Parts: sequence; structure tokens; C-alpha cells
Amino acid sequence: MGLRTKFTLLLVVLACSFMAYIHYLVIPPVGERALGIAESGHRAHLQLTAEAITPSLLESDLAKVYELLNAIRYDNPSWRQVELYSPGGARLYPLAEHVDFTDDIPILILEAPVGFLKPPIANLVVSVDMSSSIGIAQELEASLLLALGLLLLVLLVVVWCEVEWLIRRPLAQMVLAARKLIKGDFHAALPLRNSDEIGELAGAFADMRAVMERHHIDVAAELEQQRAHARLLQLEKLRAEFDATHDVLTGLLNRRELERQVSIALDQVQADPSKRYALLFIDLDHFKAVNDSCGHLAGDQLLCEITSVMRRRIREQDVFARMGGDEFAILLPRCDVKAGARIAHDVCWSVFQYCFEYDQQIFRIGSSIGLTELTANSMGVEQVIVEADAACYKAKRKGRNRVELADHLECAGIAPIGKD
Ligand SMILES: Nc1nc2c(ncn2[C@@H]2O[C@H](COP(=O)(O)OP(=O)(O)OP(=O)(O)O)[C@@H](O)[C@H]2O)c(=O)[nH]1
Repeated sequence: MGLRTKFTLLLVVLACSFMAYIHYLVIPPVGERALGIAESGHRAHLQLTAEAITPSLLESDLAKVYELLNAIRYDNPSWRQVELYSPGGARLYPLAEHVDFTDDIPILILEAPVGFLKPPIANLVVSVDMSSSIGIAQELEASLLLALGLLLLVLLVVVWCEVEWLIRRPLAQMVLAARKLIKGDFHAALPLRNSDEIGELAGAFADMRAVMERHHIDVAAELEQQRAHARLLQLEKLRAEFDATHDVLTGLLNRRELERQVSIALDQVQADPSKRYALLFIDLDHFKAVNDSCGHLAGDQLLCEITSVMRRRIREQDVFARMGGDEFAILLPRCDVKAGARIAHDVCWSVFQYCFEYDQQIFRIGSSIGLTELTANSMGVEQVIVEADAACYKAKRKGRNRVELADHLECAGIAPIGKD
């Protein structure tokens, strides 16, 4: 149940209690007091009438008394009956019979002695119809009740509005601002900073929110810094990983990575001997001449270009590495000796055909390639590479620019494809 409902209920209960108190305890005495005033008026008037008829009665001038009492009855319609009795109780006025009023007419009977003697010379009795006085008293009560009710209503409305504007609305506004704050909105409207407690609360809330916003900005900046740092570290890690596995000049895999790949391939072959891998070891021929003639930069350029030339001759899945200097290796998955030899010849031929131009000089180089196959009987990474290297050295010895098989492989008919 909201504050507004609770407060409205409280006001209704208070209003009902107050109106009940007014109705039962304050208004009735007012009505009785009004009736008492009316009764006093009648009593005073009766006393004056008694004094007025005293001389005539002392002179036994009853005609004059009658005339006076008739006139008084005429002037006072609420005096329903005026009677004059002798001290002995004999009716002197009126001569007609006494009237008994019905119970539904509120009658007040007043009596006044005539003269100053004791016993009096007569008793004047009047039956006053109090209907109109009671009606006036009731109207007075109703008007008073209505006026007080209206006054109370106005007061309650004023109090309700004050509470609504000064307490409930500012509190509701702060609740909304707090909820938005949870969602990261630091700019929801707040109540004005009044000098009362609610204003102080709003001010304290605004100060707290400002601190939180600054803290939030700091944390966000710190977080962004951490993220940037993490991205940098990730990049550095990737770069380090790349550097650890690649050759800086050509971008090919380096010797260590090739050894790792050969190791993996050996594991696979040993697990499944039907899998085939061939390994080429390539040493460029007469590369030193480029270095010596044009310098190392030219040699570097040639190494990069020859890398592209050879790459075009191999497949996507082949593992191409630079072993160092002018030495390269290619691990060929799903290749037996024959297929490997075909690729090796292709590579050898492409290198042989390639012309390197530098400073208006033209160089023709070649490549000596040794080929071996990975088998379940291979003794390990080093041994496989040594086999391919030895075959390469054999190609050098046999005149360069050719492909030679490892000694233990028996494969006839592979002849040099060009001359240096
Ligand atoms: N430009 C350049 N030269 C290099 C690099 N690494 C090694 N070398 C040079 O490459 C040459 C390789 O020597 P060799 O293989 O004996 O030279 P070659 O002329 O190819 O001799 P053969 O193989 O017998 O034909 C050496 O002179 C090294 O100094 C490199 O990264 N850049």
C-alpha cells in the first residue's frame, strides 16, 4: 500500500472521528442552548405580560385584562394558549375550556404570578408551541455541522496537498531516480534542494549520485585502459607466438616449427602407417654470388621472391619452412615418394626458370633438393631431417639443380632437370 493511500485513509479516519465528535458532543449543547434562550425570551415576555395586567386585575377590570391578553395572543402566534387562574384555581381567562395539546406538538408550559403579593392575585399560564424554536435550533445545528464539515474538508484537502507536494512526490521522484541509477542513468530529475528534511535528503542523494557517477567514470576509464592493455598483451602474445614459429624475413615457418610439424606427422604415421608424408630439403645454388655482387639486401630480396616462386608450386596444406640461410624445407602431407618427387621437380624447375634482376644485373640460380619419406620406421625428427639434408647434399655433389632421394629409398629414373 502506497504512502498516498495510507495517508488518505488516515485522513478519512481522522475526519470521521472529528465529525462524530462534533455531531454527538459539540452540536447538541448548542441546540439546547438555543432552546434555552428561546425559553428565557418567552419567560421574560410572560413576566412583562403579568406585570402589564396587574393594575387592571387589582381594579377587577377583567374586560381590560381580556383585551390585553387577547392582543398578546394575537401578537404571539407561538403562544397557543394563554390562561389566567385565580389563586383558588378558578379559570379567569379564557372562558372556554382548557385545550390538551397532542404529543406531536412540543408544548412548553410557563407560569408567572401576577402582582407582588404572596400568594399572588392570579397565575398567568401560557402554553408555548416550541416547534419553530426547535426548528430554528435544528437548523442552527445543521448549519453549524455543515460549516464545520466544510471547514474540515478544506483543511484536509490543504493538508493532503501539502503532504502530496512536500513529501510523497519528492520521495517518489527519488525512488525513480534511484531505480534509474541502478541502470546506470545518473541524470534523472530530483526534487529541489529545499531547506526541509526532504530537500536535504534530495541534496544528499544528488551528492551521492555525483560521487557515484565520478566513480563510475573512473572505473569505466580504468576498465577501458585494462581492456586496451589486454588487447595489447594479446597482440604481443600473438606476435611473440608468430615470431617464435616464423622466419622474420620471408614469413615462412621457422626450423623449430617445421620440426614440430614433422614430429606430429611422425606420430600420425606411426599411429596409421597408411598415412604418407614426404619431406623436401632445398638448398639454393649459387646464392652467395648475389650477396657478394649486390650485397645482403639484394640477397634478402631474392630470398623473399624465391619464396613466392616456390610457394606457387606447392599445395595449400603443405608445410613450407625456411631452415636458415638459403635452406628451405617442405613437408608434404598425403604424398608418397613418387608424388613428392613430382612436386620437388616442379619446385626445382620453377627456381631454375626464375631470373633475379638487381642493379641491372641478372642472376640465374637453382636449387638442390633432397627428398625423404616419413615412415613408421623413421627414427625421429632429427633423423628424418638429416636424411633429407643428406639427399640434398647428394644433389649438390651430383652437380646441383636437381632432386635426389634419401639413400635408403629405392626409386630409379629421377634425373636432373636442368644444368647450372
Ligand atoms: N642476404 C642474405 N644472405 C644470407 C642470409 N643467411 C645466410 N646468408 C648467406 O647465404 C650464403 C649461403 O652460403 P652457401 O650456401 O654456401 O652459398 P651458395 O652460393 O648457395 O653455395 P652452394 O650452396 O654451394 O651453391 C652465405 O654467404 C650466407 O652469408 C640472409 O638471411 N640473407
